[in-house]
Amino acid sequence: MPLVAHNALPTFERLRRDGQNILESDRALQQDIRELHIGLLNMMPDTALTATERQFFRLIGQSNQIAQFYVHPFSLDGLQRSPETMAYIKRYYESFNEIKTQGLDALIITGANVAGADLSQEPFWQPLKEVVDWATTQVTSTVCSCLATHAVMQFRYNQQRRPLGFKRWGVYPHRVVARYHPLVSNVNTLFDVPHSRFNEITRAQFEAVGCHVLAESAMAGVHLAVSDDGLRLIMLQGHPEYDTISLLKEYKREIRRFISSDRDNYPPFPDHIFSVKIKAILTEYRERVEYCLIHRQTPPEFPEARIAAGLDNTWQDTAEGVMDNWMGLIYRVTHSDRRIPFMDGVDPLNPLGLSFK
Ligand SMILES: CC(C)(COP(=O)(O)OP(=O)(O)OC[C@H]1O[C@@H](n2cnc3c(N)ncnc32)[C@H](O)[C@@H]1OP(=O)(O)O)[C@@H](O)C(=O)NCCC(=O)NCCSC(=O)CCC(=O)O
Ligand SMILES: N[C@@H](CCO)C(=O)O
Repeated sequence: MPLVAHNALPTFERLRRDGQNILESDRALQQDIRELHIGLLNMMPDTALTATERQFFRLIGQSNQIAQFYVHPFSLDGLQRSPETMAYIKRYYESFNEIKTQGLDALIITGANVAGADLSQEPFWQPLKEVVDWATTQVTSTVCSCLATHAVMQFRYNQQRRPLGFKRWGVYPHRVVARYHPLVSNVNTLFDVPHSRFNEITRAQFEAVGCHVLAESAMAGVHLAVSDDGLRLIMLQGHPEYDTISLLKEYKREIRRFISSDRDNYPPFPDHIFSVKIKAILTEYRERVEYCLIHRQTPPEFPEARIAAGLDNTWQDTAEGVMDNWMGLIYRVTHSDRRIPFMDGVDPLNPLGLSFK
């Protein structure tokens, strides 16, 4: 929630220059107070569908304890789904048509698990494009996560993601590199974010099409970039929404795939999540698995609970801070009618009135 500059205290002007969200008192008096409506386009595979729902609902809900948020989940045709998941979506999710009719203030598009190299050959490509085309004219701001960022960079900006040749997998330190931007101006300048991907879009690719990089990692590359207008598209390559145990679940899945011969080699550790003690437990577990496979015995159960108890979460506070900033910025410029993206007087080409540095 913004500070109201209710008198001439110079601190207000100084804070504003530092990127703080400050409302003039006459503007505060006439602000139309209402709830915010956020769409969640969930493209995650069945196994991660409800976990992803929980992660984004939690991030939104914990970002601000005063504002009221309505989150509207929906999905797309063309994603591989079991009959059970299809029934779940039919029962609990809304349709894109309902969402379009009611309007949204904000939209979050999750990542997805995709095997093919060329995204434009995926069956969800056209429906996703339709959602993004609608959102970029009708929704105040859209967050794209991971694969959604790659897809949007391809169909809106003609920038293809590139295979890394390995999996960028773990929790990495990032720095805020655009401290003028109110999305990141007040969060820790150094913070962690999990990554889990085989592909990347580089800083040079974002900048070549006028996007602004706000946070990046020396090891993991760009995490957070925004479209040239500063707000319309927020593009993430990391997963700030991940649970403490999400990468552990992925690691366990890869071991499962190794045991069932769906992958050739035993998976490496994800970077920077396991302590020395946990690595020792996991190394011993690996030796037992390999022994069992050689001797045609059933491998032992993965010691998940024991490992999970020793994991730390070093990214959630900053993720909530950025989410709170996003909600506040949207609130400031969105129209009181949620079908209209901007209030009168807001410039859609630079809705936050930023002077980009
Ligand atoms: C790793 C798995 C397979 C784990 O799922 P499983 O069903 O096997 O889990 P499980 O061990 O049987 O445990 C089930 C319990 O764990 C919960 N659970 C499942 N996945 C979870 C997760 N990721 N984080 C937190 N909790 C999770 C379930 O809700 C359930 O809880 P309850 O029992 O309490 O209900 C899944 O999470 C998954 O598919 N993750 C992959 C996500 C993904 O594909 N990301 C790609 C996006 S990255 C991208 O966009 C690609 C870009 C690129 O390629 O470059
Ligand atoms: N942007 C509106 C709030 C949403 O209705 C205002 O500042 O009055």
